[in-house]
Amino acid sequence: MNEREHRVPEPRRRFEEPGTSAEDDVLLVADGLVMDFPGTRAVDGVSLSVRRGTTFGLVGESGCGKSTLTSLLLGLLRPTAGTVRFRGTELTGLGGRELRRLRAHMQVVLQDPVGSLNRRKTVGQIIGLPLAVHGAGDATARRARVAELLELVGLPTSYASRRPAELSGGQCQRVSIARAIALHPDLVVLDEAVSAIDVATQAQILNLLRSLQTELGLTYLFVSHDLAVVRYMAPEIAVMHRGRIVEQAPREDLFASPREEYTRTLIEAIPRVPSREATP
Ligand SMILES: Nc1ncnc2c1ncn2[C@@H]1O[C@H](COP(=O)(O)OP(=O)(O)OP(=O)(O)O)[C@@H](O)[C@H]1O
Repeated sequence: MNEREHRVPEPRRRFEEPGTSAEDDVLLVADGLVMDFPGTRAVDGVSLSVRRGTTFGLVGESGCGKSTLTSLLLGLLRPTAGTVRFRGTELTGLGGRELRRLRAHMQVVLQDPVGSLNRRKTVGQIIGLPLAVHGAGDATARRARVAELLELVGLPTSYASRRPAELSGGQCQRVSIARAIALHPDLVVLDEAVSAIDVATQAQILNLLRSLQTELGLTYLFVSHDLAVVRYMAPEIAVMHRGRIVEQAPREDLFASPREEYTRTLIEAIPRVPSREATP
């Protein structure tokens, strides 16, 4: 590997320089995405765009095609039709090495907080792995970065020597988040990231994600079946049903005047208990 391949992605620009166009503002664009599996069209003509520094919410029931769409957007699946552009580069057609390099700028936090961490490794090794893979400094510099990341996600630095089994679900999810932001990604895909966590801890993790976004200028694609959680996180929400985006609107408009019957059903399904999380 040459030196360029070891390069750690630069931290993203926190603010757009004057004169940058609206196009520069768009980080991720999907156009006419289709994904067929034998006997099923899992994604059926999805187009969307995600602006830098914002949270784009994607909501839909289990089986509607969210995970397939997420895999397409991350370049993990090749679409049957359609394109994905990330940072201005079209993913389809990229070679393995180019795709891996681009993917360092897009990270994922998955649903299962404990299962998505290697139980045999320490927290320090888990968070340090992307740094080691991308040659981010020597061992001492990487240890310092791990400590910094632990602090960023609200865990004591001493947790670097613990293993996932010694942590709660919420703490494991903080470790997953620290690992995801280690390389200063532009985009973090949060795929049902709080769905397996108890409600009280969910609120803490959501608030952590929001403050990290402000601090680090991150862009989130927030995917969940839970519209209340998506409402808390995302100013722009797309509703997915049977492989299609049936409605997309700013959060306030979606709740005030949903156009689709399906969206109304999702809104009506939100429990009517007064909840702090439901107020942005
Ligand atoms: N590898 C595959 N082979 C065949 N069918 C698949 C495959 N992956 C997904 N599907 C089908 O595509 C449809 C969408 O699945 P997908 O997992 O994307 O939905 P989802 O909204 O993410 O649901 P969940 O939250 O339950 O994962 C489903 O009908 C599923 O059975």
